[in-house]
Amino acid sequence: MELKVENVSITVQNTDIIRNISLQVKEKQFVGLIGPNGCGKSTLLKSIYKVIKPQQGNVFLDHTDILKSSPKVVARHMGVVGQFNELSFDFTVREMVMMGRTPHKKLLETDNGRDLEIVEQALEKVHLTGHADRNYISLSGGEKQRVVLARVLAQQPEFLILDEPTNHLDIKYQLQILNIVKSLDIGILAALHDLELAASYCDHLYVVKQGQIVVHGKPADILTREMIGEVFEVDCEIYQNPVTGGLGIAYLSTR
Ligand SMILES: Nc1ncnc2c1ncn2[C@@H]1O[C@H](COP(=O)(O)OP(=O)(O)OP(=O)(O)O)[C@@H](O)[C@H]1O
Repeated sequence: MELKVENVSITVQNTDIIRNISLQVKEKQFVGLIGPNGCGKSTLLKSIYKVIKPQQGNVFLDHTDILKSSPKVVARHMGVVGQFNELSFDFTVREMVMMGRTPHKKLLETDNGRDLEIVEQALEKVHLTGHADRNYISLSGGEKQRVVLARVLAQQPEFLILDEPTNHLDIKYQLQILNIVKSLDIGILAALHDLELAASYCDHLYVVKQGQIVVHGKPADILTREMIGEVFEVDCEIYQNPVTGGLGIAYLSTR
């Protein structure tokens, strides 16, 4: 599925947070949204997954007008891994992951064998089978993040929104979560802080500063010393990693 965001503007409490942003995620593309703290990445993503209503603009997922569709219709196509995963009610890990099946069910329809199978597979994929009967709120931050990913996998989405999906995760699970979502081979729009990881996983990057896209393109074309200096206020050198051949960033000093 293809995502098109057209001229979206968001004002919160008389402050312009997002200013006329347009972007596109083509079929099966992994697109990253990068930018400093507070530049508006989460706010933009929230407008795409319907938590915030933009004052202006359109969001289309193929031909579905996201802003005019019900949350349930959107959830049949779009999965979301957000930044904060706190819950005030306690559920077991398995119950949490089963919630991913809800958009595909009719009112009061019970879970069937197929749903259980999908849930078990999702738990296995994130290495949490052994935690299935634990209470969600007893888990560590990283384990919670993986439960949320398993819930999204159980949802079987055709498009994914990720807001800092590797928050709380140690390096093994950072790589694992990115590998899992990449292997789904669906369109992904992800806010990421780690620029080297963004370079190695994303097909295309949009750079956000003060609510606007300042540049976009292939990671190797836009992750330059000049851009990082200007947008992130950090001096650095870009090099080719001699081991991986990928893009490396040596951070030197803050401005
Ligand atoms: N409900 C709100 N009321 C007032 N200001 C808000 C509200 N929500 C967001 N903001 C402000 O909007 C700006 C953008 O916030 P947002 O969370 O979108 O940034 P971000 O790029 O995701 O940041 P980070 O990298 O720190 O997660 C911030 O200055 C934030 O304080």
